[in-house]
Amino acid sequence: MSDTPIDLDALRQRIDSLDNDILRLISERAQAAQQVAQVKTAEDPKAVFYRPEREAQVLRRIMELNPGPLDSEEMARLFREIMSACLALEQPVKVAYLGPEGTFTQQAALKHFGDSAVSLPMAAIDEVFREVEAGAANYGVVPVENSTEGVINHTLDSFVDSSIRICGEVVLRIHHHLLVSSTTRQDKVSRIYSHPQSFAQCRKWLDAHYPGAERVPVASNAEAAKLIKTEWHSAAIAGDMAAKLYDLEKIAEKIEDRPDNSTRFLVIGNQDVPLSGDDKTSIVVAMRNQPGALHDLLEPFHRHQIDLTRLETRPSRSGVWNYVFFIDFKGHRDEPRVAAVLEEVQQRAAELKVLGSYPVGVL
Ligand SMILES: C=C(O[C@@H]1C=C(C(=O)O)C=C[C@H]1O)C(=O)O
Repeated sequence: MSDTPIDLDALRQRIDSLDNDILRLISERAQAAQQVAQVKTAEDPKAVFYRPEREAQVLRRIMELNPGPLDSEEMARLFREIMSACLALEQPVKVAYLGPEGTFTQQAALKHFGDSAVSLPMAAIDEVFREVEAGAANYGVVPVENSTEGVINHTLDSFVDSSIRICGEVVLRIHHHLLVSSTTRQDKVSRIYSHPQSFAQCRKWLDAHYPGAERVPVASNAEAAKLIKTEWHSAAIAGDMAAKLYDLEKIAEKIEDRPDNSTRFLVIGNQDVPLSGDDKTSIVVAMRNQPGALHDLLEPFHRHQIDLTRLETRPSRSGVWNYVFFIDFKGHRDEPRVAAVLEEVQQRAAELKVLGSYPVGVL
């Protein structure tokens, strides 16, 4: 024990010296990223600096090389922030998301782009699409499916009439908490606010713990968090971001019924993303209304051994009893196997639109 202070001093000196190295290396990295930006601008004055496929490759490489003791996700998150800061030196990325502030969608946007991105809250999914289409935001983030509650139809429908492309995906573990404010009488909670999806995801927990409380659905979890600031008998179900933003206390944590509850978000933009080495493609297809149409559509995927990761059917807005299919599958449109399948599907379909090929979510 007696030599602990000496060891501690030595360790702190070692940490200081390592920090000097880290500082120098991060600065050198930032300079290199600035040079990349210069090269890109020289080639094309309107060049897009942000490269989703390159960022995915950087993060995957870091996770592969990570020697520990930090776990790979933690390490990738640190590098995510370094890249985000490097990119912001040149051109802070503007990201529109389904707001208000404090929603899970904002959390997903920051997880994907890092904290140096400028995030712009929008009131509705179509507004996110419009903002990106108009160029007011570089990218948008919208929820598309939840592991408990299924697909978010509004997002799928928005793609049908839009020229927007999918540039990426983000999967976020969704943890809900029961939140109260400093003025709430915790033993007198008679009303709970939340988004309908969150109520659905916490239904069993609520039935067991608050069977008598009125459940009031509102437009977002963040909205719920805001509302309870003025009501002494109300609580809200929302996530960490909303709790922090509105300075609320968690009286029960992780109250979602399924521990693996997660939501998948799409990153939308105006750019086609090149191959990253581990990619997905999303398409929307309208088939002629005839027997065997779905089989005809899926058969080429089976024959070329392409993994379907999702298939959704939505009624087409152009004709009664016609359907469109949203299909996600593994692979990039520039891979020959995928290109061949798309060619065949094109021949069999009444309409085919490739919504984008993009890196499989890394973080
Ligand atoms: C540096 C580049 O540009 C941006 C910054 C990156 C980085 O800091 O590693 C990676 C991809 C781009 O978003 C690049 O294209 O390599």
